[in-house]
Amino acid sequence: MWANLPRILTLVVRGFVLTLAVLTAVVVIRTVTFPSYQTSPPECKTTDPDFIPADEERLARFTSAIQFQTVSYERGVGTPQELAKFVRFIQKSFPTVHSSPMVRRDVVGNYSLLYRVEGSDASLQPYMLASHLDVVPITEEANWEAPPFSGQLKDGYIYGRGTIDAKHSLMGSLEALEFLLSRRHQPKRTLYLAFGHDEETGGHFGAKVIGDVLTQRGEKIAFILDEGSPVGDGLAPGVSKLLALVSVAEKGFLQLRLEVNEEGGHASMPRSESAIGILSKAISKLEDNPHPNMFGTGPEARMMEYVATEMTLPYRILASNLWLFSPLVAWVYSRKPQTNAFARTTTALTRFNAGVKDNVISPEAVAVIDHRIHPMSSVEEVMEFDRKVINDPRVKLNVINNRPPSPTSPYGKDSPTYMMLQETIQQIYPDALVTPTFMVANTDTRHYLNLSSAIYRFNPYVMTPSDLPRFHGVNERISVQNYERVMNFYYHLIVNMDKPLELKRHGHEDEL
Ligand SMILES: CCCCCCCCCCCCCCCCCC(=O)N[C@@H](Cc1ccccc1)C(=O)O
Ligand SMILES: [Zn+2]
Ligand SMILES: [Zn+2]
Repeated sequence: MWANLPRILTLVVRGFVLTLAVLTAVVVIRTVTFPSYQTSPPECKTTDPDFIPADEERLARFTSAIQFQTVSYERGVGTPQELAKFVRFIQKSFPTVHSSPMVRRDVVGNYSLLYRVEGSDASLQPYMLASHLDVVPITEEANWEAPPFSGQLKDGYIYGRGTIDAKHSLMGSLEALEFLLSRRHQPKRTLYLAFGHDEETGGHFGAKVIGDVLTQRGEKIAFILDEGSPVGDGLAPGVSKLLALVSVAEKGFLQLRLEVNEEGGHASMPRSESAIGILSKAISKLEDNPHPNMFGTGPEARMMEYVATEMTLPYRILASNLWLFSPLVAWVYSRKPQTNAFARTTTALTRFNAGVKDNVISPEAVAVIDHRIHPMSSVEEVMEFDRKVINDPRVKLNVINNRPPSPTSPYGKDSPTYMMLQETIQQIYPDALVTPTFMVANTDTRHYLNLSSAIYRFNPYVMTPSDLPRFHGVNERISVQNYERVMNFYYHLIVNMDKPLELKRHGHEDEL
């Protein structure tokens, strides 16, 4: 046996070196032969006479839109008077849209707006552009560089609540339609504009009712575009070009109220555990035990494939060889909040309330957890995981609200609507890569799921990592250049939707 040891060791080392050589060869071959999913951009049209400039008049309209304080606070608790004023402002600001015989406008659920622009070809299925009228409240007014409801123009940026979420797309799509109709252009394909008034609190009285109205009309929609992921500048690791993130799916969510009820009493005679202590332990267990990293099991893996050939070198090798490096990429993604959100179901502690007085032991402690569920997980799985982690029957888990992850809309060369969207993005951003992805937050589209199987979520403006906290945060703003891109994106989209949408498969073409 001992005499054979050198021989055995040599064989083991040889086997190891051979395996390493084969793996390296496979990795190199896959890296250099990995297919490109990017298509060359169509001719850029931003210089043609159809260009919509962000001139003084349009910027003034946008500024005014920001000044309406259309805040949604809680489900069913909003700002009805501001909404009513904003609706009147919209009517006055887009006279051609509101007087055109081609346009029917319905006010739905008191404040939400549903426009139908009649196309000349009734055989074509309509499509829909969606946004919302409401905004989230302000928390730290003092820290804003310009007042949050001023719409002030400062150093090339328009400041205020709603500038990126989502009055830009509401006003931008109306500007595009006004521009188009004032040129006496009738679209071929019927177009809906749908603007809910309570998206920020779940859309139960706005988008939900719009969805119901369209369902009752028996409407089937070829394609829906709502607010969503942006054109990232430095957002994705290893991608130095602009990356247009088209969300073809959306995470689910589960909002839980955690409650502990224990005996309260005088602070001079505390028991060993209190309601506050028990709940704090449960919460810290949840923060210390994140949901499993699922990177590579859902649409996020396709996102890597779409950009693999365009990535900087170490990332290019990793992305072309997810079969081997998936765990390493999963780890890289888990290190930053904005990428971690793509890797797993997230856990956010959003409320924590207990106690009424300094010398009273509170008998009750309550917390709210907001989970965003990875597309490959489910509401039940998340609930089960939390129960196991908390492992304490004194902590009651009550569901406030939940939604499963959305279905995935078609994408890639087999999907004419996705390709049309990609082409439109490239008209505005000729150098950008375009990739399917999923939304880490939620949109009104959850109320439109039975209207269309092609639902996309995309914001046609550029965002850097430092812009992300502006969503629902302090100093929300949009650059004038980005607002101009938004208007022109919608304009090109409406024009492009009049071209035939052909499904080129199996040697025949189907018109949608
Ligand atoms: C690998 C690439 C990394 C790139 C990172 C890119 C991150 C981009 C994130 C952009 C997020 C933009 C979100 C915009 C829309 C937000 C809409 C919204 O706030 N919706 C509410 C809806 C809601 C849900 C549940 C109850 C009430 C309301 C939300 O909280 O999701
Ligand atoms: Zn929004
Ligand atoms: Zn929002």
